[in-house]
Amino acid sequence: MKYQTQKIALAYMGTALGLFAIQVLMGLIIGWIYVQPNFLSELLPFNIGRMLHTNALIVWLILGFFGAAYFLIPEESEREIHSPFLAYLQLAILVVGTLGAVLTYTFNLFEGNILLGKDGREFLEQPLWVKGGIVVAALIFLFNVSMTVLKGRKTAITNILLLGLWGLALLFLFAFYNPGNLALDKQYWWYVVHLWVEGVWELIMAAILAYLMLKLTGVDREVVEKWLYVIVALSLFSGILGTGHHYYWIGTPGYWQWIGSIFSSLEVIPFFAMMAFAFVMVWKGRRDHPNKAALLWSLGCATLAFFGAGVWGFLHTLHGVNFYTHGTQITAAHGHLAFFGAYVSLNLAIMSYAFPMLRGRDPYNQVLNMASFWLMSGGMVFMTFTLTFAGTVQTHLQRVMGMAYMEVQDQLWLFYVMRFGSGVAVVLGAGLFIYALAMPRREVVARAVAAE
Ligand code: HEM
Ligand code: HEM
Ligand SMILES: [Fe+2]
Repeated sequence: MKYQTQKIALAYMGTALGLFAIQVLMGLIIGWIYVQPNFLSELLPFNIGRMLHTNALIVWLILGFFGAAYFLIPEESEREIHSPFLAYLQLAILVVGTLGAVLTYTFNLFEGNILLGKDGREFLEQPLWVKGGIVVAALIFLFNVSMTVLKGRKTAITNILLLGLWGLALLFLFAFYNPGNLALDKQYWWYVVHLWVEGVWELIMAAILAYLMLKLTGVDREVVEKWLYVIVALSLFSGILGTGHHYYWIGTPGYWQWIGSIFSSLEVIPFFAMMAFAFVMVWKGRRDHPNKAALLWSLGCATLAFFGAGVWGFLHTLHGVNFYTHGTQITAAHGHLAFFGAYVSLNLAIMSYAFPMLRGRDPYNQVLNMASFWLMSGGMVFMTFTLTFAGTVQTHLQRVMGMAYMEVQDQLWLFYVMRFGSGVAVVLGAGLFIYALAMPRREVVARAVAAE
């Protein structure tokens, strides 16, 4: 670690990992409700558990991005973070907001109150005051890192990362716009939900992957930068109009069916380019970096993102197909592998790289970390398959044969049992990952004891 303020990243990444644990545990609970529908129906109804699962996911991923930024920006811009105090203040605001949201959801506080109660829109359920806190925290962050970058060395990596993070914060402002007309509400809702994961978050992903490739493979910066610009251009070219793949059935004009189908099909290309980029860098690179686990997560990220977002996204993105699959388990299959491949793995990759340095612990539990990669990724891939089969059966019975929703759900029970099983593997993998980063290596401990 070259710069003292990189330490800020530790607080962000640690908090993110705590929420990650809560997120997957909550997944397990709602996954069990699918198997045994009355489970916890009084204490923690499905809708509340689902909200905690998806919101914890989004919040920890963003905390991870902030952590990654605080870690890599000092190195890239060759100076300390402008204000460590503001960085910790920002984290405190986010933690208070998160706790507020969790308490409001769990106990269903202030129901119907516009300022204090929860907002009913998926992913954006946070009470208004929490949304306000998020904006304040984002402004503090943007000020802090932009000041650092402006005063220091400017690189393509920091420029793209900042562009992505500015985009993330500005697009979140659409969460405040909630028109009464349902079609309009949905139209703007997707500005946040789609333009995040299929727009500006891709820039963050490309920048962090580029940084990891630079460090882990020792390829020339000019080569990394050329790829980076191409990937960013491809992402924005396809992803912005690709929003149309959510406008097929919400009451928007018919031309969206064509715009959405064509441009969202093109969205596969940047994800393919990111995978090609990662493998070509490893192939061309001369450096044999000792942190193999960070490399494994980076390659896994690029590959699973291509399959989860690219292949599983394309599967249901043409309007002729989406007419049948819309809102079925096919969507859930895609949502899980896309989020896991692209953004969960990305965070775990940069954490695997940064943690040993931040904690001054090299070598660390690298083999356990790699085992956690296979356990977690294997679990998520299996889950994706079970949900895809469930979705195929569901689409046929419900949308082609016209069977009733609940009748079809009875037919899917076995798939939900298997989904739960794969979820157990994911949770064990997550626990192993956290253990591998948080605990010192056995041999190191043994040597220290022997030396006493
Ligand atoms: C990392 C990038 C991506 C992530 C994290 C992601 C995640 C998601 C999630 C969570 C949903 C469900 C939203 C909801 O209705 O609540 C969704 C829907 C959808 N995604 Fe993606 N996605 C990504 C990329 C893509 C790509 C590249 C494509 C197309 C090639 C795509 C096609 C779709 C389609 C068509 C739907 C609507 C499904 C329906 O009608 O029910 N996604 N995505
Ligand atoms: C890091 C891993 C995980 C990620 C990234 C993730 C992501 C998501 C996302 C994005 C959704 C919303 C899906 C949509 O709208 O289509 C969701 C819902 C859900 N997840 Fe996960 N999840 C993860 C782990 C788990 C685990 C371990 C389980 C346990 C079985 C699980 C069970 C569920 C269930 C039951 C739902 C609700 C689906 C529905 O409403 O039908 N998830 N998850
Ligand atoms: Fe989308």
